[in-house]
Amino acid sequence: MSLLQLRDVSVTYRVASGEVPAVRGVSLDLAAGQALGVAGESGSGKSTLAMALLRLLPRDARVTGEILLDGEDVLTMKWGRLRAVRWASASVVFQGAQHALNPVRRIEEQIAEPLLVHGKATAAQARRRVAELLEQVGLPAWRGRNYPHELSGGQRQRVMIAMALACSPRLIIADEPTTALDVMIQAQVLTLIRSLIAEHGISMIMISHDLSVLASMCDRLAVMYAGQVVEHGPSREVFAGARHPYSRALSAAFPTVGDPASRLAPRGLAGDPPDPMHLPSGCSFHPRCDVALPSCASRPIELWPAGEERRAACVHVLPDPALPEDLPAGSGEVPDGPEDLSNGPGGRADGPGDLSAGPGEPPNGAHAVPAGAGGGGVEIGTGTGAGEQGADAVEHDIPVMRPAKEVQ
Ligand SMILES: Nc1ncnc2c1ncn2[C@@H]1O[C@H](COP(=O)(O)OP(=O)(O)OP(=O)(O)O)[C@@H](O)[C@H]1O
Repeated sequence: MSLLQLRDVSVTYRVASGEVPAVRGVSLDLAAGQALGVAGESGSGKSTLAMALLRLLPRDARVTGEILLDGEDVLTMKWGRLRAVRWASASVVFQGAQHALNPVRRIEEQIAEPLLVHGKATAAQARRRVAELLEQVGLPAWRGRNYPHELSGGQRQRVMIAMALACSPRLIIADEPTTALDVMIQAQVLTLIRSLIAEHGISMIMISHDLSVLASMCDRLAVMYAGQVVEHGPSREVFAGARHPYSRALSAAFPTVGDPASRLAPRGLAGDPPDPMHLPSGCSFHPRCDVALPSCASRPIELWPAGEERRAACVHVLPDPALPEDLPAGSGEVPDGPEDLSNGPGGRADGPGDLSAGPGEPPNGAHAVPAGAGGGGVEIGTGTGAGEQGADAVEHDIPVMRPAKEVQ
């Protein structure tokens, strides 16, 4: 069984002017020991999704769907159970450690706290474990006596990683763990994370806007656009042979690790991501898409098989993407066909056979329901019942998992 299963997860923020659908109908699986990278531009919903996994979102966020951690739904867990799961089963490395660490407490106290609160160690055992953890992340034990401001950004991020490892969790959620660091230090911290999760057999979800970093760190990639996953599959295939035009643009925007030539011609993506409160009709990406068909403006599309272990939400993965309205009058020709998407190694090569594994009937015209609509999930963050999400983040009887964004 998968360690983590997301089923139709949606997150909506309530704001004065209405509702912000930040995450829409995300379904993903993570196997034990596997690393999943979640990529997307700023505002695509990556951090919201990551924080939803442990109910770390503010009170104005409503989460629906299912988040099954070892088969148990995080969204319906009672507070006591959720408290046990945080740090011990799954922990978070936030971006910008200087904001996530408590500035007035010594490093050693902060690393020891989850161990003590979860009853995993006595005070003496915790001291030894802290020294061991500091060593594992490449810091001398005496650094434990320091306060956060006495460490560099890279050292603070190492401390965050030590904290995340303290209770030997099965899952680490790393939200842009190196964004605030300079390039050299980024590489060191990424190498450290990679070796630690491999050594301890820990699963990871890593969030980043940088597809090339994720491709080098993770087994699988999920690409998000406007709150939805638009493509997922094995890292190398998604990075080097994206099937969705947005994933393709995102991978082209970053140089390939180990390929100096790609640094010379990074390509950006024209236009801005949509405002989640005013999403375009049809495929959310169609206004920026250079291979959009006329019907894309009115045809929402869900993820379809786009290879053996890959799915993409684009009409061009369908065997016959065009609707009658896409055909020039009087011709049977399909304009802007699949060839337009095939300039990568994974181009549009798979035929209709790939669709046989797909859900329901394929296609053309399968006016897929926008994922995330409805979803019969559990409302979180209303201040009642088990899911008091906003309150979760401010309870102080355990070390607070503090998203940097909340305190900036
Ligand atoms: N507390 C909030 N209240 C209202 N809207 C929010 C809140 N937090 C995030 N949003 C909105 O939700 C959407 C997704 O934001 P999110 O931070 O999850 O994206 P992201 O992909 O992680 O971006 P970044 O890489 O910049 O962190 C954005 O439109 C954002 O403005």
